[in-house]
Amino acid sequence: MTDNKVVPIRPQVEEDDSDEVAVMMPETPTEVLGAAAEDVPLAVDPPQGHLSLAELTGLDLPEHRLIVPRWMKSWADAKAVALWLVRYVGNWATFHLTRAPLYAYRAFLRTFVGAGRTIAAYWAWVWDKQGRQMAALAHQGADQQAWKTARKEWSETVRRRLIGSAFALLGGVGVVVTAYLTLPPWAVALALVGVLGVLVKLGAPEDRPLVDAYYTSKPNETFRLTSKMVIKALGSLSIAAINAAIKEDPKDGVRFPKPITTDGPGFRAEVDLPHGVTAAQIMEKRTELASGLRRPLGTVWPESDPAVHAGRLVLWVGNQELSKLVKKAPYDRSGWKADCFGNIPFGYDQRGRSVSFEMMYGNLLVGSLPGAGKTAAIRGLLLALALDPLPQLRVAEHKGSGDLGMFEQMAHFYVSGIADEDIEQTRDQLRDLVREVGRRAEVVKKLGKDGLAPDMKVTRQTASMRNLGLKPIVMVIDECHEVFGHEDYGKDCGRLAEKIIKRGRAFGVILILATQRPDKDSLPTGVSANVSHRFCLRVADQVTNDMILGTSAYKQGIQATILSQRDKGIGYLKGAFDDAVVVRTYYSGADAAKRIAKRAYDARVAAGNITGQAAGEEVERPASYSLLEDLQTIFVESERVGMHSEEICERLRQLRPDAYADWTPDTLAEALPEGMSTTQIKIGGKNRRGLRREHVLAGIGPADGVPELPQGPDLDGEM
Ligand SMILES: Nc1ncnc2c1ncn2[C@@H]1O[C@H](COP(=O)(O)OP(=O)(O)OP(=O)(O)O)[C@@H](O)[C@H]1O
Repeated sequence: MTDNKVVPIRPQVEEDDSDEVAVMMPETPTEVLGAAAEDVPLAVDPPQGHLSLAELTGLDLPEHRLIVPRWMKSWADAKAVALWLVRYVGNWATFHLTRAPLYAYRAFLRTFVGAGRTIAAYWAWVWDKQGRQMAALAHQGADQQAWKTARKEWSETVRRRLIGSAFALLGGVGVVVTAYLTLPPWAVALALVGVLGVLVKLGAPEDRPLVDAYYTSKPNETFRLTSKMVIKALGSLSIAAINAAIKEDPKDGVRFPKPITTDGPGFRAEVDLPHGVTAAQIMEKRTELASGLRRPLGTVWPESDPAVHAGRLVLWVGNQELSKLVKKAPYDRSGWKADCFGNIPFGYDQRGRSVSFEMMYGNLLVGSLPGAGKTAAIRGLLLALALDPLPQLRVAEHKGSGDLGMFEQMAHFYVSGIADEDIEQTRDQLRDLVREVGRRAEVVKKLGKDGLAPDMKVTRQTASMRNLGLKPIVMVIDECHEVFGHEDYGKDCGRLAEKIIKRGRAFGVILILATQRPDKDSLPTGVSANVSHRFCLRVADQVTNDMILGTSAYKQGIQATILSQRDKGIGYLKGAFDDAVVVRTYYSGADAAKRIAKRAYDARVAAGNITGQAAGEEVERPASYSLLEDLQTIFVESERVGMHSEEICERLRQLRPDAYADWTPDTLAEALPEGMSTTQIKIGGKNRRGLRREHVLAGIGPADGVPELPQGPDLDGEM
């Protein structure tokens, strides 16, 4: 406890019923102690292993051990231990078996060395090396008498030993021959192995054992986060207010409102920064913080807790980097089923906790530098969603790599490529979706009146009623900058996508967009500003970071710029939860993805939910007509000054029955060209939304410079 920081605190045990994001403090005597006495000083630093009596009392007492090991109390733990043992022994045996020939070769050589060393030692004994040396010394001292005595003794000894050796040799040979003739072969073999074993042992170099050392892995990390480390690291960030506070009060300049605890595979420290310093300031300096802590960058994750105050820092420091933590996607398990209206698994956080979120009432924008893991991220989401047979999938992959090719078999629409006609197809789909959103708005309005659409939203219940045509539609556009930045279709696509993003989600129509070029020209601000969910993998600069994660994200410390090339699939997810979270996406390699997609396809076939292109139907290509021209036609032909939207739809239907078959006033409002919008018009005493002739002929909206006609008498008249 030498470096433990002690502050008066009242620890709170966090309550969180979600096991996905809950951060529970371990139940240690520290908590019990803290809960009992409000202002009792409490150790902030985590105990090393179990909290010992010595730590509690401050006395130098021996550590206690658990009476019953933890694995003996839990079946799951016992199973885990048994499994580990089996794996360990299996690995150990395989390791040594593969090296057995090498061991045999080493033993063979060592037998000779051992035999040589034995003979040499024996020979030295027979020739009484010591006696000879004494005789030599006496000779050097010119003491004739002593020399004579020593020499005599030496020759006597050698003579005795030679005779003894001769007898021993004879006796030895006799014993060996008798044993060979009388003992069973196994005993002879055993004796031989024993002798060889002794020779191998005697022939071994001191620093090289016969068998190689076996390690299961890198030795366990001995890292332990302490308050001293945290204070030192914070003090190295060149933040004047922190340095001043630490200087003034080295112990309490930085306060720890809760003890540092182990939290998953790492440590969690909560810190109250000095007044005026925000957690965001620390998050901005994550790299320096990691250096101050002497930890790899990928293990250091500072977060804020704005619910408490802006100066509350939650610092989590892991045992290993997130880029080394690999977890299998839950949907890669046969039998796993999705509910597209529920939480969709996306990945896992630094602590290895799974991160899933509700996709259905939101739109997602994914952005990063090339190769950081965008396609993999959306592929994972789409795989999970596809395992629910209900949603219709539309896939526009404008990289042209076929990375999302496994969805072609079940997608209502699928295109892969960057040719103009590929982009045009995507534009047509967006048009179709805008029209579909308008139609659904009417259906949901009616359902709302019947009490079937609470919150005026499509629900699983209404989406499952086939006659309503409200099945969720998920459209993915990978490399969407190819679409929005297209010379001919870009502007139109941006406008259409914005409409879908703004209105579609409540009606079960959502977009998932991925781009490696999130600049103004390639990603219209109307799109980037209105998406609800954002996932930003590694990016190069602050501007790109904020284009994807939203204005000021960088300033708030949500900085995907700090991610390195090794951090594949790791990014900040914003919008799914109150705070942005770090996520590493689930990654299924090409084969696994194909396997999962096949399962999704089979489920869809069984549910009779293969439609559109996948069912061999022709892609619906809207006829090449212009709504504006059609509107101008009906106004010119009818010579009306103004018309309500209902009448306009009716006249449009008469003009082009196929194209406008199910158009409603909402569809019309959605589909109007940019700059045009419906306005209140009084006709026949009824005040409703509609269009005025002069606006239509000019192709502009009411606010675009054409003076409003006086409201006065209604417009129910021809010109
Ligand atoms: N979650 C992940 N875990 C492990 N590796 C991943 C993960 N996500 C992506 N990768 C690796 O990164 C590589 C690139 O991923 P991906 O193709 O998704 O990147 P991208 O951002 O879409 O690239 P581009 O911009 O060129 O289209 C993948 O081939 C894979 O090896």
